[in-house]
Amino acid sequence: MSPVPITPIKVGHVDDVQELRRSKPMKIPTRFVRDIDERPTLETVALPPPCEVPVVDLSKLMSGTKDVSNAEISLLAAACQEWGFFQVVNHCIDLGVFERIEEVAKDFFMLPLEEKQKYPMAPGTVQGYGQAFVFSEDQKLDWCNMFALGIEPKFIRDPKLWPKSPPEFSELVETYSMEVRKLCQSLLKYIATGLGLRGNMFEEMFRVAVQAIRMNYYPPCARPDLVLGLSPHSDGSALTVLQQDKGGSVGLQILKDNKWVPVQPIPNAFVINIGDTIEVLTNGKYKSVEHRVVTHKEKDRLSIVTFYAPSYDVELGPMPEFVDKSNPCKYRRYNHGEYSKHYVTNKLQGKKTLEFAKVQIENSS
Ligand SMILES: O=C(O)CCC(=O)C(=O)O
Ligand SMILES: [Fe+2]
Repeated sequence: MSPVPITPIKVGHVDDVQELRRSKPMKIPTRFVRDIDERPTLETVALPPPCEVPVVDLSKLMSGTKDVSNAEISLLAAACQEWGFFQVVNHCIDLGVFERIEEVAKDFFMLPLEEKQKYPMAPGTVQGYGQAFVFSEDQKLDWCNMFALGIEPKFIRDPKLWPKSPPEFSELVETYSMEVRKLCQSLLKYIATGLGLRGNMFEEMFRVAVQAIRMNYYPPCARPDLVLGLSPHSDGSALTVLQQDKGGSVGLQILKDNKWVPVQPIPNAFVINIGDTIEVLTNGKYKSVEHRVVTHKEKDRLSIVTFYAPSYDVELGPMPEFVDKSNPCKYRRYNHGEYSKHYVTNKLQGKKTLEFAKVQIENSS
């Protein structure tokens, strides 16, 4: 979510999805209609068990009893390696804050369009209200309205984009983000331990971590079989923390063994996923898994997503602990700020963005 210097780009007219829904067009506008091979399958896929994203209990990770915390660290490590996704329960975040951020985010999206447009996301940028990752006139659009803000470090903030309405919005984002930052730091400590690294390895390496928040609102869609709420992608972060709204549709799907698997919301839990940074640092031992969002005929959906990543000036590459003869180095070294800029200036397209860092592995035989 780096503030990116923008050369003018032509994105054409990008409909506001809530307004579009309100106007009830006879047909879904073609810019939202996916090519046949991209259209979602909406029936639930039957996978052999275990077919649910693993659940990690933070209170067990933090337990003073060594056996309990070690067992949970092993579970977390397996979740990261086999799924790249897990849900966290008993996460210590004040439930009042957890519930209020959801209400206030919904209140924001329900404001009149003119009010939301006071905080416009300029084409090619990723902060404010609008649709991110649109770079051309012929690109398919997602059935989603977004509102995003840079949070930390302070220099990435654009104060003009912090809403005055609803009145408690900005203060709540601040409180919520502080709590989620602590959660990220804590999870990274246990992830490092599970990898056999020093607990504070990632925190030290990341320096003043970059944090951003994005709220995604997916209105119901008359033809969920034709559109996507959010295009398939992996996250450019180290870790992503996602809150799904109570009562919203089951929309998030992750690509597991080449099948799209829905993530069933658990009340008061966060969904966590490994981002591209951890994939690179672990030389692919933990993968940033591709995910997407599908829409629903009657139900809307809200997600509140925090991206936690290294400082822009950090240089990244596979850590020596994960590189050997049988695991040759899969990624080059690069500056994270450059990767971040690359990520936000390209459309979401599966794991294509990470090709930026991939090295061709020579067949040594
Ligand atoms: O809305 C969701 O569940 C997914 C959002 C997401 O993947 C993202 O914002 O990167
Ligand atoms: Fe994502």
